[in-house]
Amino acid sequence: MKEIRIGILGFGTVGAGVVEGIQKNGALMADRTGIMPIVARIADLDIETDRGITVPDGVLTTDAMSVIADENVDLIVELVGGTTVARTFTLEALKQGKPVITANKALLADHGEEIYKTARENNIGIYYEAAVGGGIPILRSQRAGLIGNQIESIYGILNGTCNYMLTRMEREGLPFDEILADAQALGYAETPPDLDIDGIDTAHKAVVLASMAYGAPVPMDACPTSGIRGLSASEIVNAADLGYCIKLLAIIKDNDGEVELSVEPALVPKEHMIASVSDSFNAVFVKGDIVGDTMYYGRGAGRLPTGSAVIGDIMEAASDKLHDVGTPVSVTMMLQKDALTYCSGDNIIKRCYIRLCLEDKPGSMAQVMTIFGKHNISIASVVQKERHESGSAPVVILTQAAKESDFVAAMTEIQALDVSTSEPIRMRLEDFE
Ligand SMILES: NC(=O)C1=CN([C@@H]2O[C@H](COP(=O)(O)OP(=O)(O)OC[C@H]3O[C@@H](n4cnc5c(N)ncnc54)[C@H](O)[C@@H]3O)[C@@H](O)[C@H]2O)C=CC1
Ligand SMILES: N[C@@H](CC=O)C(=O)O
Ligand code: NA
Repeated sequence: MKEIRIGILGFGTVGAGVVEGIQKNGALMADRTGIMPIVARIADLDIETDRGITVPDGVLTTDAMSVIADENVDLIVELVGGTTVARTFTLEALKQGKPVITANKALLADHGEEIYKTARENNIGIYYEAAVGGGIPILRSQRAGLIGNQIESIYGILNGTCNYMLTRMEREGLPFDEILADAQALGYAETPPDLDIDGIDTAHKAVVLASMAYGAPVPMDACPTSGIRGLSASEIVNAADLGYCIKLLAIIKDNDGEVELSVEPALVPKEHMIASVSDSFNAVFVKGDIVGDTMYYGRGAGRLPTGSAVIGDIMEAASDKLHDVGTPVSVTMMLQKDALTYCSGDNIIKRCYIRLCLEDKPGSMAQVMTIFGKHNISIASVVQKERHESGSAPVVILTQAAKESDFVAAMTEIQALDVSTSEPIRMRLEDFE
């Protein structure tokens, strides 16, 4: 039986989940692979807090660098989070020839190119399954099971916190802040949770998925991002009345060689499988040119689900190291090209949900419709709600597919109309066709 001696940096939610998982199933992993995982060292700035599991004396330290340098540690698991010390620890471990496993999507999104290149230069691996979709083996599916496919599109619910919050807002109509506090207590949310609710965490994951799908580092500014902050209960009710629910989606598509990439709240049909993905669950739909449609579903956050993905990477890294694989596919796939080209407003075609507030008087709607017509936007349905005491009435419009640039121009003109009494709301309507 071979042994792999693991150094863990960060003994928080995920770090403790990894140790718990190895304590529970380490012998099973050894039976299956012939490699026994041993947690040799754990570094955390706080080694006093009870993490709910016991580790042998001498394993814990506050000094992460000493764990990286320890010659009895074969590989490093980076679970401190953030992009400063995590970057330093990761690069240092790679330079010392130690494979790195990380769950840190922010680190990969901001410094991925430097990290993958350092791994390649040192002929070593970096593994990051937990960074996207938590416990779902989505990256392993992409780089193994789907390796023979051109990726046509990926749609993902990638943030457990937002999906949990949207689910409870829809089901229980509870206030945003109260539900966010619950998501934090359950260990789903980032620190600070703004990363979740402003869509940035989803964008971190989307750029990692897009890099792997299309073979080059993707900068964060290539991913227009909006989150669920400020999403009102009335939008959720309006969507439900029309047969839709609202999900925070990552959208990644190949549009004739250009990559369409965004993170945005979108209306999805209630009968589509993605609408039934609730609570902290994540789901990823991948369409390949050979395989067709595939779907992956599971827990996107939390101690043990995320720990499961990290453990999977530990065992793969151990096997690669013992078999002297060198630079693995998880590195080479991200560095096939220098850069990608991205779609702009003229070649992004989509449907939209639009909610306006119009003065309830003759001609208001006609002015709006004239603007849509002028910008080649065809209307699928219009519902005017009861007018408010103020004399204006909410109007909910679903459009047919049109160019993003035409939507932008039309919305600017509509907002400037005298009859438009508050800022219009516009969201993507995604019917996956
Ligand atoms: N919590 C979750 O469900 C998921 C988290 N992740 C990612 O996993 C990583 C870890 O997340 P959590 O475990 O939730 O965070 P956490 O905040 O619970 O744990 C981080 C731990 O690192 C320690 N730490 C910070 N700086 C350190 C340093 N310089 N040296 C040693 N220890 C240090 C902290 O004291 C803390 O105990 C993050 O990158 C996060 O984005 C990824 C998927 C899911
Ligand atoms: N904060 C993230 C944690 C997992 O990546 C989430 O809510 O999904
Ligand atoms: Na994953």
